[in-house]
Amino acid sequence: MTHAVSPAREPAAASPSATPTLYGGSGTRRITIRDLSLAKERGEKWPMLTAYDAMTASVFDEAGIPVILVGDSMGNCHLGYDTTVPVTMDQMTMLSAAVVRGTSRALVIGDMPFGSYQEGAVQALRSATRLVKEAGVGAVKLEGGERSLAQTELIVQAGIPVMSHLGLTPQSVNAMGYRVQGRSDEAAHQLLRDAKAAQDAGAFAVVLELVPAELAAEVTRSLHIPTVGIGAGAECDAQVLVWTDMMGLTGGKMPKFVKQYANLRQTMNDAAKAFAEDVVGGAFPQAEHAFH
Ligand SMILES: Nc1nc(=O)c2c([nH]1)NC[C@@H]1CN(c3ccc(C(=O)N[C@@H](CCC(=O)O)C(=O)O)cc3)CN21
Ligand SMILES: CC(C)C(=O)C(=O)O
Repeated sequence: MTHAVSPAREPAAASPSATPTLYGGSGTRRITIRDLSLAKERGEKWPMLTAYDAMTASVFDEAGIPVILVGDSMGNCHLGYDTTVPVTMDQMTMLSAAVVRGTSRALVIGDMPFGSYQEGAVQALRSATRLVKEAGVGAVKLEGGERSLAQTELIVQAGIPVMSHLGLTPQSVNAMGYRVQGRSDEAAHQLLRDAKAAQDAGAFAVVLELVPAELAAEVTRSLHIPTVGIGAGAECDAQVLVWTDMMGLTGGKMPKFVKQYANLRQTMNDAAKAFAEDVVGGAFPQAEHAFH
């Protein structure tokens, strides 16, 4: 093994003043769930993005995004399906492996696709184990609090970190649609019970999707593990967006919670047309692009 960092720098890295921050820190080793836990203690917020391929993941890793989710939103955003429901373990394993290969610092979380854990704890552990062994992910995510309690417990006991996903759970789209969750008193209490159940089962973090901001804030205050919001207001410990949405690549009407940071769809359309016009008009290739 070769060490890029000289031994003289190691004591400094261990001193309190050099506490690594999740975003903007200088560390180069992989982020761990312990780093996320310490960030909550410090009150430090962190960003998470999805990725479905090695190149995109390497861009986010280089930009310092500490946590990358290989979401089953790959169904919509990478594979052309209408929902996340058709996504398979083979697809999830292949694209998670690509994201792991494209990164060196980010914690990579592999989503458990619909049908890969609903049968019970043993099936869930088998699926999670496959994502760890074949793709090399550092953690997995699954939907449901109380209803996925046995699955979460067994996977965590096996030594695989679990992120729980509550509120709008897209794998249940056929039962619940894409509506804001937890609006009634009863639903709000259920969400709090689900969050506590996930924490008690050993989950290291909880995604809160499409939940009223006040309720997400209450969940965030009542848990010692971090909450990751998407359409859940500003009080969550972390925020996640689907990368093709926030980069303006997805196209179509965006959910209200999306902020667009780029317009890749326009950029790529312009570039494709410029290339086409050059080819049709004979402006590409020039001599410098050819071999003689
Ligand atoms: N491209 C993409 N982005 C996502 O965020 C995403 C996916 N795909 N696929 C899986 C789920 C599905 N998601 C969705 C899909 C639609 C809405 C939506 O239309 N929401 C309405 C709110 C409706 C209400 O008020 O109850 C909105 O206007 O935001 C929200 C989340 C989030 N996830
Ligand atoms: C939106 C995030 C949380 C997700 O579950 C996904 O990308 O599949």
